Amino acid sequence: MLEFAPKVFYSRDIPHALQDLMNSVEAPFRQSIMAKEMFEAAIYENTYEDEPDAPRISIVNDVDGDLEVTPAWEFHYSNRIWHSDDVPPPDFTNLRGCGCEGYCDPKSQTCSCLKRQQEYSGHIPGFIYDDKGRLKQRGFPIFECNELCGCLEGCRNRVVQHGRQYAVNIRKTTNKGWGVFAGRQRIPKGSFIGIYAGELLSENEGEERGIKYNKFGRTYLFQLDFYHLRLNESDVGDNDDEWQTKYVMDAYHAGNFTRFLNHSCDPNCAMNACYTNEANLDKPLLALFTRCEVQPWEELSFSYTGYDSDEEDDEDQHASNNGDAGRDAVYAPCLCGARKCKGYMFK
Ligand SMILES: C[S@@+](CC[C@H](N)C(=O)[O-])C[C@H]1O[C@@H](n2cnc3c(N)ncnc32)[C@H](O)[C@@H]1O
Repeated sequence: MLEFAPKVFYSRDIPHALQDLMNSVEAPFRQSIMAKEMFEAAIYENTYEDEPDAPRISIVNDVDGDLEVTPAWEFHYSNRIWHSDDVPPPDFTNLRGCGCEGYCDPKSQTCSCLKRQQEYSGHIPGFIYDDKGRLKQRGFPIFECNELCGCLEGCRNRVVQHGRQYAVNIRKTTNKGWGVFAGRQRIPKGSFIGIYAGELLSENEGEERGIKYNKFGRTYLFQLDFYHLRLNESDVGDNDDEWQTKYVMDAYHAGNFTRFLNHSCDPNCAMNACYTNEANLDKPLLALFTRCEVQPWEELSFSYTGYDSDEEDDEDQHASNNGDAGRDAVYAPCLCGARKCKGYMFK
C-alpha cells in the first residue's frame, strides 16, 4: 500500500456553479463593485491553502472599468492540475525521495535529489536554486525535493511547491485585454512567480480545442514540450523530428492568474519544467520564473513562441495549431511594444 497518495483532480470535476450563477444574473450586477469583490474572494478561497504566503490578488480596470469590472466568468480560479480522462494520473509509484535529514546540503555526496538535478544541470554546482530560492540558470528541468524526502519543509530545494510569494495583480491593458502586473515590490531575477495551472490534456484533445480557440481569437493552451525531454529521453534516438509532444495544458476552463500573462517578444518571465511529486518526465509542472529584475507595477510577460526567447528559432510552445496561420483570429499582430518586437505572437 502506498504511504503517499495525494488527491488527483480530474477535468470532469472542475467546479462551475459560481460561473453559471454570474452568467445568469443581470449584466449590471456583473459590472458592480460587488462582482469584483466576489472575483477576488473566489481567488483567495480557492488558493489560500496552496499558497499560504501569497499576497492577495486584486482585479483592476482603470481602462474601461465602467464596461468590464472583472475578466469573463468563464473559468474556475485554481492552482491545481485537472487531469483529463486521457491523461495518466501523477506517477507516485516511481517517485523517489532523498534520505537527507534537516536541510539538503548542496555539496552532499548522498542526496538523491541533488544527484537527479545534477544529471541535467551538472555544470552548475549544487541545486538549481541559490540560497534565496532563486533560479541560478533558466532552461534546465527542476527536480525539487518531494513528499517522500526526509528533509524539512524549509529545505532550499523546495520552492515551487510552496506557492507564490510575490504580489501580482490582474489588470486591464489598453490593447491586449487583461494582463498581469507586479505589485509595489520589485521582483528579483530568478524568482518563482506561479505555475501555469489548468487542465492537462492529451495532444489530440489539445489539437481539437486549439482549432476552436484559434478561430475565437484567444487561446490558453500550452504544450509541455520542453527541450530537455528530447535531449535526455533514450528512446527518442538521434532524430529530433521523432519527438512527439504528449500533453498540453489548457487554462481556459480552470487556471490561475498566469492565464492572463500576455506575450512579449522581450519578456521578463519564462517557463521552466519543474517536478515536485511526479515521476513521469513527460508531465512537468510549467513553472514561471522572472528572467530579469521586474520593477514595481511592471507588466509580467513571457514568450508564446518558445520556452525562452534568448534562443532564435524556438519551437512553438503555446499550442497554436497553426494549420490556418494568418487566417484565424488568434494570429492577430503582436502589440507587445518591445523594441525587438517580431510582429507576431503565434507562428
Ligand atoms: C493567454 S491569453 C492572455 C490574457 C488575455 N489578454 C485575456 O484578456 O484573457 C492570450 C490572448 O491575449 C491577447 N494577447 C496576448 N499577448 C498579446 C500581445 N503581445 N499582443 C496582442 N494581443 C495579445 C491575445 O488575444 C491572445 O490570444
